[in-house]
Amino acid sequence: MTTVTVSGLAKHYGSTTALAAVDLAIGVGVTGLLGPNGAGKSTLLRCLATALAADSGSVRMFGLDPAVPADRTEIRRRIGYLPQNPGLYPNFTAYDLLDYVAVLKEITDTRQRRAEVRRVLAEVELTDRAQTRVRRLSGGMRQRLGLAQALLGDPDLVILDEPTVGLDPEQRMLFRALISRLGEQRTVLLSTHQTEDVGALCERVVVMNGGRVVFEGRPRDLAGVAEGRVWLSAAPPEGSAAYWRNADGLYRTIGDAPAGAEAARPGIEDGYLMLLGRTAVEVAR
Ligand SMILES: Nc1ncnc2c1ncn2[C@@H]1O[C@H](COP(=O)(O)OP(=O)(O)OP(=O)(O)O)[C@@H](O)[C@H]1O
Repeated sequence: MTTVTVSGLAKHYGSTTALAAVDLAIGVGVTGLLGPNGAGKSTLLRCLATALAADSGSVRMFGLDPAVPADRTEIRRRIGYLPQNPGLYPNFTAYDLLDYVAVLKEITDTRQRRAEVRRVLAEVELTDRAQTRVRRLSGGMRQRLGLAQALLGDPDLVILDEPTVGLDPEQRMLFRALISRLGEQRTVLLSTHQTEDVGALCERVVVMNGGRVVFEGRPRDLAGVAEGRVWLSAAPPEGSAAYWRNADGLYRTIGDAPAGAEAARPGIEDGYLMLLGRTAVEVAR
């Protein structure tokens, strides 16, 4: 079932085009948004979180239109949003911060609010830090607190802007487990620079570049973009800039086959790099 439909969405900041006519349909499950710096990911997520109005185009969420004030209020009741820089008040304790956000989310019954704050603290494994002030939490713990506030009120759509940034491997595992659980029944849209996150978590992947969607499909189809274009060779390939030496001491090249190279199975990252390379060439033409 489609939760979010985006049609011809455009957003400019002065002469910068952040979104250039984005079309997208997102349904229940976890969708990953990949793209280089400045691709427009945060701008798109902010538009969907109703934190930013686009210049043109339309969005429908749960069949509602965020441009209509009454619909916007209803949408806000049904979404959770973790911005890129959540700006958590440093002097609040983790508990008080969540309690405050829960009030903003209209959970007015005190007992219900207490239970909900405790629930999300437990979800992100911060129960034992409930009374710690935000400024005393580690970066990863703050990120978990940011996720916790997005989960308050059990939203139908969870929008996460780079949720795994700055997490150690253990915390990343915790996030992955949590996000994949969420995605069983809800729509989760997350941006990331980690292609491993996409492979591990996402049923769908959207790649953006230059304010446009340049790929939409399954992670394995993104890997497939580089099918027959990834090579391993014992010697550095001549004339190719796109190679690196892997842990086995072999040279991995993306593009044309170097002399004496063997074909390698492409991964998501290979497909992503191919796609951006190809797009860059198309844009340059
Ligand atoms: N508030 C703003 N004022 C002016 N320009 C902006 C603003 N926000 C974003 N931009 C510009 O819009 C473009 C898209 O930025 P956006 O933050 O959406 O990209 P992104 O894909 O999220 O990048 P990153 O991966 O670096 O977070 C960039 O060129 C950026 O410099």
